[in-house]
Amino acid sequence: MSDPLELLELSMISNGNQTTTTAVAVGSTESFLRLEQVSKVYPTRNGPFTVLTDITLDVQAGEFICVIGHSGCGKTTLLNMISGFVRPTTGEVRLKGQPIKEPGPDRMVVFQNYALLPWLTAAENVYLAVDAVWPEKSRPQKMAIVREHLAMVGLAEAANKYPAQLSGGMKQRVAIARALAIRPEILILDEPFGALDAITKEELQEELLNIWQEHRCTVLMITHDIDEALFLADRILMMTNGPAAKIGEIMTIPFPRPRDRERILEDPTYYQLRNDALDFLYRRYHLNEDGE
Ligand SMILES: Nc1ncnc2c1ncn2[C@@H]1O[C@H](COP(=O)(O)OP(=O)(O)OP(=O)(O)O)[C@@H](O)[C@H]1O
Repeated sequence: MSDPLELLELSMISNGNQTTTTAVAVGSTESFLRLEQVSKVYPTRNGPFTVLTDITLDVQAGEFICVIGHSGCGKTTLLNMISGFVRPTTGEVRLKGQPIKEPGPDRMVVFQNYALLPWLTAAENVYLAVDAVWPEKSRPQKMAIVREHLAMVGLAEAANKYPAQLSGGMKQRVAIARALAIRPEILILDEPFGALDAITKEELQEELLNIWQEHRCTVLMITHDIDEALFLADRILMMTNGPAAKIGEIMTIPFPRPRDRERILEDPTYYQLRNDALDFLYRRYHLNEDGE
């Protein structure tokens, strides 16, 4: 068998004053991210509880994937196995051919509740992450990265504000800036806009798409909002109900990029896809009032 290192090629991606070195599999058929026959079983007082079963998925570098499914079906568990917070019970999750065994700075997570440190300003929250990943950089270099990423999410003016002085949308922008500042290869978003009002949510969706378009990291995002998934995603994973949930269907979203919300809303395909997703969730995998 050939040495896996022989299959790796180093590619230098230069972006302003930052250069990232990425190992790319050459001549390998393995996709960027692969989940192979993954299951997750939690031990509980009532015996083993199978959350997910038989999950096989290939994700290409730079793809934008949304995950939808009823509450409790295992969406967070699925993404936690990619972030490395949770290990699969069986099967394997591989990033560029290497098994994911723990969290790492190549995979950043943004949560619904922002998870900012309240005693630090917006800039300090971002700085903390930058400092953890690049301790060898000088303070001015790290501050430049912080400023660049706060500006990217439109928060240059709010750098010295504390989380309590920021709106929900602004806090989520800081959390996104913090995640992107360390240049992850995969951005994992767990219902990031779920707590925001409709207008802020649409603004942030558009900002996220612009940033993704520019940086082309791979995005995996959980959402309960079908319209959000249709606007953002290349593919939508539709999960069946738990226990033992699976990927029921994968919907490919054909709208060209950059996406224009108004044009999408005029496209009859949008309503067809929307109806298909609603049919999947509310007819084929309907949850009754007991959540079963
Ligand atoms: N550590 C654990 N031990 C036992 N059961 C767990 C554990 N973590 C999650 N679960 C269970 O696994 C199931 C899936 O949880 P998960 O949070 O992944 O679902 P979800 O689809 O993200 O839900 P929601 O949409 O409500 O956030 C739930 O029934 C949950 O109670």
